[in-house]
Amino acid sequence: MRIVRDLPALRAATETMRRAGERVALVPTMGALHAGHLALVEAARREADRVITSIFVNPLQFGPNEDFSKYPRTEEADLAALEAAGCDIAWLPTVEVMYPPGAATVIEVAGPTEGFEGAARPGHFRGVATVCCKLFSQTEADVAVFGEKDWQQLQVIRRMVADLDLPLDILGHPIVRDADGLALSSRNRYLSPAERAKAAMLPEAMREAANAMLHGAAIESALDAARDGLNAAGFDVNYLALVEPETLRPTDALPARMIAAAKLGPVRLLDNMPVG
Ligand SMILES: Nc1ncnc2c1ncn2[C@@H]1O[C@H](COP(=O)(O)OP(=O)(O)OP(=O)(O)O)[C@@H](O)[C@H]1O
Ligand SMILES: CC(C)(CO)[C@@H](O)C(=O)[O-]
Ligand code: BAL
Repeated sequence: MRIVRDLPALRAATETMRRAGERVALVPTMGALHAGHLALVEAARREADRVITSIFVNPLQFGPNEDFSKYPRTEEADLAALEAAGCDIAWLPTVEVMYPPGAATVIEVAGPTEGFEGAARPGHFRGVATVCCKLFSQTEADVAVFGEKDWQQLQVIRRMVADLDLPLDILGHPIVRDADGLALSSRNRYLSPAERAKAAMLPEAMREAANAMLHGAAIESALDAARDGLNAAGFDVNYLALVEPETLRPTDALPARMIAAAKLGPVRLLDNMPVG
């Protein structure tokens, strides 16, 4: 595996692949890799001849009071895991490489950015869309793989790629969960043992609400019951909603996607699942 930290070296490495007619897949990450990320790398390997994984903690997608400086950084372990997973290129730009002095262009996606993560984290999707557009351009990937754990993010990326006619496919990968059902996430490491034991109540409550809806319960009362149960158990539910899967518009028609964010201790847990 090649470890690349500057753009000319990345261009040289990808040009060799392209001249050989190889299909290239990109897996964008912020590092602190876990089995969820490695499943994306494996899916990328099945999709393409070569896999590039980027590790970049993107300052543009963090709000001023968010955890940019505290975000877990585990480069050595990440590189070993990527090598073992069969990644060909680890792309690790610095902030200066990604945003050289004078950088003045951002990508603003409307539609699926509205509400939910977009409301909770103003400017977040501007940062995500901008860095992903740059990563697609830097790597000239034929396909990029994203996890469904960040459901709204996946829809924002699909919208941007369609709207800007970007020449790559976007592949979504199902959520990888721990044995108790909690979605794997780099920030889960900040849960105390007691919080970690409780965290799987989020997907459990969502699944119960989904089952109730499928058995005819009114959508709002099923969502209210899940919200109330989680709040009573010590979660702080930010949103728990039923939305059209691609537009993220609230809906009460099935099939739909249930999406949720809830704070537990220091961690904001995200989850989502199909209903119907
Ligand atoms: N449990 C998971 N299952 C599937 N994909 C995942 C999972 N966790 C993260 N991903 C995907 O990995 C990619 C990189 O995500 P990121 O580096 O932010 O990891 P993360 O674990 O989501 O960290 P965070 O704590 O920031 O939420 C994204 O496409 C994300 O959706
Ligand atoms: C897609 C991404 C790597 C862009 O920084 C990030 O938002 C993430 O890790 O999901
Ligand atoms: N997984 C989304 C990246 C972030 O939390 O900023």
